[in-house]
Amino acid sequence: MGTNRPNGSLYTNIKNRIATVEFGHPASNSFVSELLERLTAELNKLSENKDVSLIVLKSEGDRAFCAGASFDELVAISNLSEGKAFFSGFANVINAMRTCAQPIVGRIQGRAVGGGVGLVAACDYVYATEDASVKLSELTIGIAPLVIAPAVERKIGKDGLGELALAPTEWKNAYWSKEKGLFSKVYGSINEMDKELDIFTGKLAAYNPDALAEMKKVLWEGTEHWKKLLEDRAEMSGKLALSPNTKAALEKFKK
Ligand SMILES: CC(C)(COP(=O)([O-])OP(=O)([O-])OC[C@H]1O[C@@H](n2cnc3c(N)ncnc32)[C@H](O)[C@@H]1OP(=O)([O-])[O-])[C@@H](O)C(=O)NCCC(=O)NCCSC(=O)C[C@@](C)(O)CC(=O)[O-]
Repeated sequence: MGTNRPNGSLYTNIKNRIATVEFGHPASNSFVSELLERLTAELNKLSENKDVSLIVLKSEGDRAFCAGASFDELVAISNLSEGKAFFSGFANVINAMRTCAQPIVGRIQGRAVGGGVGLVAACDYVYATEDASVKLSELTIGIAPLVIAPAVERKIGKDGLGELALAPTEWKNAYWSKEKGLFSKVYGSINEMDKELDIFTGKLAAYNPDALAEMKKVLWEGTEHWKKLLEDRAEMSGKLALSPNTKAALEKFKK
């Protein structure tokens, strides 16, 4: 059973030097601002924890991994500063994943959309199931995947980013993501994935933590300018979210 809390849930369990961070939201694990803030704070805290070698990022349930930005919050944006603040939540999470001292392994049990694809792309290694299709739906709601674009592009290149972003109604299956480099491994079921993930993370967490931390830095070399870049993108997305197109597209989600 997933959480029914409107602001979502976030739990961390630390065992054998592996921190497993699980987020959840009743609306298909979408992100409201508060949950984005909590995830950012948690990753920043874990980054300082010398007893943690590795982070596993997962979400609740056996359906969608993440539905991206909360439509309820998107539709409520009424000015530029609210828009920038909301999308900065995604910028901050991606920057926290990028700068976090430990490698992050993603556990993707189902579909990921919009900002959810950004989170997957910001993981350092990704375990997924065959149900983990991805889609960048942003154009259909009058915005664009601007904040998450650098993370997605870093994994699958500009062409892959274009293939996703310019076909916003098209799901790409898990094998497409594997071929492009978004996923590292794909399994037929959640059980199978979890079994292999346990073995993989157990081995990884036993290696020299300093070596893992140095490798993490190397993997993200060249992204030092992302703090400002993603903040600028958050402002651009915030501006787009004010457009009549977005308001009209999201009207049906108004509660
Ligand atoms: C995720 C699946 C595949 C699950 O598909 P499913 O498992 O079949 O579930 P569902 O579609 O029945 O959804 C379950 C419930 O979650 C709700 N729901 C679903 N998504 C959201 C959402 N985002 N915000 C708020 N509510 C959402 C949905 O409306 C429904 O509510 P109910 O009818 O039960 O009351 C499907 O629900 C889906 O495709 N959702 C649309 C997700 C989407 O388009 N997200 C894009 C968000 S925009 C974004 O992230 C912008 C960003 C950050 O990238 C911008 C940038 O980078 O600059």
